[in-house]
Amino acid sequence: MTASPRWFSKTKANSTRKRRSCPRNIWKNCARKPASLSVEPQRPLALTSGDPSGIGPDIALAAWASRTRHALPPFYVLGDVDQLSSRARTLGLPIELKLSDPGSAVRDFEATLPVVPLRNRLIDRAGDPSPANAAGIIEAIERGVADAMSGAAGAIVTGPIAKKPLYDAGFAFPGHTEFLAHLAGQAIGKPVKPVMMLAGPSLRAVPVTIHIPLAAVPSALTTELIVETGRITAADLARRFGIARPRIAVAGLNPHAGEDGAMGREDIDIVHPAVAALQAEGIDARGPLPADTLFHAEARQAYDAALCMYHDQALIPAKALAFDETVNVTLGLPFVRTSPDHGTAFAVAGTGAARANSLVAALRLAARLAEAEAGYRDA
Ligand SMILES: NC(=O)C1=CN([C@@H]2O[C@H](COP(=O)(O)OP(=O)(O)OC[C@H]3O[C@@H](n4cnc5c(N)ncnc54)[C@H](O)[C@@H]3O)[C@@H](O)[C@H]2O)C=CC1
Ligand SMILES: NCC(=O)COP(=O)(O)O
Repeated sequence: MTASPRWFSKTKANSTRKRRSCPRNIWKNCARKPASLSVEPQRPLALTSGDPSGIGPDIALAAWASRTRHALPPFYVLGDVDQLSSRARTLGLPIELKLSDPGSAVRDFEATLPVVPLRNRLIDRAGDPSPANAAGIIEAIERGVADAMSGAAGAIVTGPIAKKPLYDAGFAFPGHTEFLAHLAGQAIGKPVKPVMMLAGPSLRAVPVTIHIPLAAVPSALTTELIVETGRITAADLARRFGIARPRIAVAGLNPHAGEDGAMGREDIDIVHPAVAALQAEGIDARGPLPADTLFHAEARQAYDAALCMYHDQALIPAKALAFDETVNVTLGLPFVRTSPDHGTAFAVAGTGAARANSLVAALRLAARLAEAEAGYRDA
């Protein structure tokens, strides 16, 4: 990667001190406001517009319009300028778009929304996904990763994609998380294990198994997978979130964490040995803990991240607690990736009802994590 420009640069002493001053459990309070827009030079964030039939374009436009109010770090959209202009007209947003490139985006960002064009076109059909857009949606993700890997972008922030239209077009990955790991692995020449984390104001939740049917969870769950996920979570919480010794709560799979084997043996045979292995590595892990009592306010004070055994065990509490403020972060990658926690919301695309809060949080968190990452690289 290229050396970090000044905005992301930190001396080790300086970044360590700031990390230690963060409260353990609430990243919102820990997030320093991104530097003011007048601080130059900076690396922009690469934002993919996601499925153009969804709300990705709406929230990208709305986020840019709120850039000063939210002190947003500069970003450019990897998308189609005609599609974005069309959506801006539909929404009645008088936003000037500018064809740009990552090197000019910071300068362009102040007065215009920089758009780095794709080779593939995207058509504007709000609420009506088209397989014709699949190539452009995938290209945007690939280009964002290439920019993050080359250092042209400080991080990648992805707009929501609907999985099914991409599967229909031959996309072979369950979601961004797995595709980003594949691209990262290609770039660095070795496999990359991605870990999904939903990070909100009062909860960080990590699903150990991700986009698989519920019926497949018990057989996919292994001690090794839980240990690897816990290890990556602890490492990234320390390196990027500034939590020197993260506390990891490990949820059980079964009701009451199996009730001593009476409600399933997985917690005894698989989860418990994983917790012991993490502890043996010096990681502050506890569990298996009954999942039904893991997410109330007092329980959340006792850990920095909850390791959950399947998608909905993690994402239901995260979205129930703070749907508009939670951010999807991929841990374990050689670059920073964040995303809003919500999906394409086709029903509200182009209507003006889409809220950009989660994208705003994703942009701010990406800048903060990239800054922490650069601090480590520069040290
Ligand atoms: N990061 C990503 O790319 C994600 C993609 N998805 C995909 O999105 C598609 C739709 O998924 P759903 O389960 O329907 O979830 P969804 O998050 O798109 O929508 C759930 C409900 O919340 C509303 N909603 C969501 N975000 C909103 C916002 N910013 N402002 C106002 N209302 C909002 C929607 O209108 C809908 O009523 C699926 O194909 C799924 O695969 C889902 C989650 C994340
Ligand atoms: N439910 C979360 C989700 O679908 C987002 O997944 P990803 O596309 O970020 O892997």
